[in-house]
Amino acid sequence: MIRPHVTPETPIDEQPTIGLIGMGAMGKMYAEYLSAAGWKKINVCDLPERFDSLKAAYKDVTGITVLRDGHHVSRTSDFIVYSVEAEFIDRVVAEYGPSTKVGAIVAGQTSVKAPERAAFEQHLPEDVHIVSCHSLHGPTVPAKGQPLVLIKHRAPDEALILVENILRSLQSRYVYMSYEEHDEVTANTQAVTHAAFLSMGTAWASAASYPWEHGYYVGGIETVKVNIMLRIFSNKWHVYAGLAILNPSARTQIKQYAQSTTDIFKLMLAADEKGLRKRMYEARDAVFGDAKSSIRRPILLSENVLDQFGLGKKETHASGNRPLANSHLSLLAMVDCWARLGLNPFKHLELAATPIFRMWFGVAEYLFRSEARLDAAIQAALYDVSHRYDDVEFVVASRGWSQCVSFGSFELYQSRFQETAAFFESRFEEAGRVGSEMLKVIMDSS
Ligand SMILES: NC(=O)C1=CN([C@@H]2O[C@H](COP(=O)(O)OP(=O)(O)OC[C@H]3O[C@@H](n4cnc5c(N)ncnc54)[C@H](OP(=O)(O)O)[C@@H]3O)[C@@H](O)[C@H]2O)C=CC1
Ligand SMILES: O=C(O)C(=O)Cc1ccc(O)cc1
Repeated sequence: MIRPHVTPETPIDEQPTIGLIGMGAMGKMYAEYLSAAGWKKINVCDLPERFDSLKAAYKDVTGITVLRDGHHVSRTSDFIVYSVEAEFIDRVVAEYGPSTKVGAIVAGQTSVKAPERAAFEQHLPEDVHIVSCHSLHGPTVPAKGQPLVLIKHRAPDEALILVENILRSLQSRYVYMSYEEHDEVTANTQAVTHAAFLSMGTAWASAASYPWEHGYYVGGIETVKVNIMLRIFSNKWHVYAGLAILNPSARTQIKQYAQSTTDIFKLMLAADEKGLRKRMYEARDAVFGDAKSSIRRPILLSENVLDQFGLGKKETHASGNRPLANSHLSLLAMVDCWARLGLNPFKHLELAATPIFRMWFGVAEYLFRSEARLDAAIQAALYDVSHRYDDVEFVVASRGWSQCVSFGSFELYQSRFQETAAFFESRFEEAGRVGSEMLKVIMDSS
C-alpha cells in the first residue's frame, strides 16, 4: 500500500525507502538534496566495483546507505530512480528491474525517455508503478526553481503524490508531461541548442583558435557563446550523445539546424543581400512576431552585464567603443531553424526550459528584436569577410554533428566530442565558475 502523505519529519519507520541506482553526477546530486532535506532511508549503489569507494565517501552522511548493486537497492526500496547512461538503460533495467519490490514506484533520470519507457515496460514486473522524472538542469546548477518533469506513466494518483512529496526536497518546479511530450519538447529545446554550441566548439578547435583570445568572441553576447560552449564540453559526452541520438525527433531538428546554417552561408557567399534580409526578417517574424504584444520582459536587456563574465580582454572597433562586427551565423541559423520547423520557443520557455536554452533564447531574442543589431549582423555576414574563415568552419562543424547524430554512432560522437573537449580542457574549471555566476545573474534578473 502506498502512503503518499509523508515528509522528512515523518517517523523513520513510516518513511519510504528511497533507492538510487547510478551514483554519477545526477545520482549524487539527488542523494545530497534528499539527505540534506532529512530523508532518513536512502539506499544507493553504482557499479559493484565502486562499492568500497562509495561506502567510504558516504560513511559520515546521515540517511545514506551504500549497497553493493542494483538488486539490493531494488529489493529494499519503495521509490527507485535509475540515473544511468541512456545508452545503457535497457541493459541496467533488464538486470535489476525484475528484483523491484512489489508495489514500488520506479523512475528514470535519463534525458531521453523513449528507451527508458521501452526498458521499463519490458523488464519491470507488472506489480510495480512507473512515475518517471527528469531534472531539466545540470548537476552544478542549484535545483531550486528549475523545471523538474514528472511523468505518471503507469501508476495510481497516490504514487504521483508520493513522488512529489519526496522530490519536494529539490525545491524545483514540477512540470507534468507524458513520455512522448517529454521527448518532443527536449528535442526542440535541448538537442538543437546543444547542436549550436557543439558546432561552435568544434569550429574553434578546428581553426585551432581559442575564442577568448580573439577579438570577435569577447564581451557581450559572445561571452554567452564561449561560456556555454565550455560548459557543455566539460560535461559528460554521453549525456549529449544520448539525448541527440536516441531521441528520434532530435535528428530532424539538428538536421534542420545544419541546413539553415548552410543556406545562410550560401546567401553570404553570393552577397545576396535581398535574399538574406528576406529570409532573416521572415524567420524573425515567425518566431518573435507575437513578442511585441507580450508583456514578458526580454531575458537579456543589455549586453554590458555580460562583459564581467568574459575569459578574455574585450577589444573594440578601431573607430570607437563598438564591439567588432560579427555575422552571428550560429544565431541567424538558430532562429531560421526554429522558424522552418514551425517551433514556438516561447511556449517551451514558459514550460520546460533548461538554463542553457533560456540563455540561448535570450541571446537570440536580443539580436533579432533590435532591427539595428540584426541589420549589423546581416551587413557583417554579407560584406565583412574577416570572419568567413570561422564561418566556414562553423558550417562544416554543424554538418558534421548532424551527420554524426543521424548515423547514430555513439563511438563517433564520443570521438568528436572528446577531441574538441581536449582542446578546451585547460579552461573548464574557470569557465564552470564564471559560467555559473553568469547563468545566475541572468536567471535572477529575468
Ligand atoms: N549531467 C547532466 O547534466 C544531466 C544528466 N541527466 C541524465 O541522467 C543520467 C545520468 O547522468 P550523469 O549522472 O550525468 O552521468 P554519470 O556518467 O555521471 O553517471 C552515471 C552513473 O551510472 C553508473 N552506472 C552504469 N551502469 C550501472 C549499473 N549497472 N549499476 C549501477 N550504476 C551504473 C555509471 O558508471 P560508469 O560511468 O562506469 O558507466 C555512472 O557512475 C543520464 O541518463 C543523463 O542523460 C539528466 C539531467 C542532467
Ligand atoms: O541545460 C542543458 O541543456 C544542459 O546541457 C544540462 C543538461 C543536460 C542534460 C539534461 O537532461 C538536462 C540538462
